[in-house]
Amino acid sequence: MSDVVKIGLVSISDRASGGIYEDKGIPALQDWLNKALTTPWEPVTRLIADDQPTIEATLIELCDVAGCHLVLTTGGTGPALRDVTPEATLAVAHKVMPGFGEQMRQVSLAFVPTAILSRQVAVIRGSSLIINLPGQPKAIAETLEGLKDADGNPKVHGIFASVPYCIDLIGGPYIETHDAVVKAFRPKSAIRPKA
Ligand SMILES: Nc1ncnc2c1ncn2[C@@H]1O[C@H](COP(=O)(O)OP(=O)(O)OP(=O)(O)O)[C@@H](O)[C@H]1O
Ligand SMILES: Nc1nc2c(c(=O)[nH]1)N[C@H]1C(S)=C(S)[C@@H](COP(=O)(O)O)O[C@H]1N2
Repeated sequence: MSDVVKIGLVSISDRASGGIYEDKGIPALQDWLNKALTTPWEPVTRLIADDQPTIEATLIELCDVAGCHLVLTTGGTGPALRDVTPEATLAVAHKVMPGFGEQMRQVSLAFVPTAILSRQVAVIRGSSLIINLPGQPKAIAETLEGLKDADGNPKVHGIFASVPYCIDLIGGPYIETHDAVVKAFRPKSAIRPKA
C-alpha cells in the first residue's frame, strides 16, 4: 500500500468549469495543504459545474474508487439557486458531522459578516471525510486554519485541527501537520511517535 495520502480536491463553479474565469479553488486548496501537511500527499482534482448529479457522482468516485480518505470541496454552498453542494454532499453521506459546519461559520464570522450565508456541511462516507468549503478562494485558508493573534496563537480554531483525528477514527491514514500552520489535536493515547 502506498504511504502517500490521496486527498480529493473538488472545485464546484459554473464559471470556472465553463472557462469564463480561471479556477482559483484547486490552486488555493493545494497551496494550503502543501503548507500545512508534513505527511506526503497527492491531490486528486476535479473541476465541475454546480450540478447536483455531477457533484454526487464525483464525490462517490473520489471516496469509493480513487481511495481519497479526505475530500475537500469549494464553492456552491450559498443560497443562490444553482448552489447545491450541501444537498449533493448530504445525498452521499453515511453520517453527518454538524460540528464542522458550525465551526466554519463561527471562524468565518471573524472574517466576513456574510459567513452565515454558507450552508456548508461535512459528512462521512465509508472511511472518507468530505468537507464543503465556501467558493471564495481566500475562504479556504480562513476556514481550514482559523484566526490567529499577532503571536500566531489560535484565536478561533480552524477546522483542520480536528481533521486528522477524525480520519484516524474512521480507519483512514495517520496525517500529521506543521504545528505553526495548524496543530492537529489528538488525545494523548492516539498520538504516534514522529515518523
Ligand atoms: N473556482 C473559483 N475560482 C475563482 N474564483 C471563484 C471560484 N469559485 C468562486 N469564486 C469567487 O467567489 C465568488 C463566490 O463563489 P460562489 O461559489 O458563490 O460562485 P457563484 O457566484 O455561484 O458563481 P460560479 O459558480 O460561476 O463560480 C464568485 O462569485 C467568484 O468571485
Ligand atoms: N471564511 C469565509 N467564509 C465565507 C466567505 C468568505 O469570504 N470567507 N464568504 C461568504 C459568502 S459571501 C457566501 S455567499 C457564502 C457561500 O459561498 P459559496 O456559495 O461561494 O460557497 O460563504 C460565506 N463564507
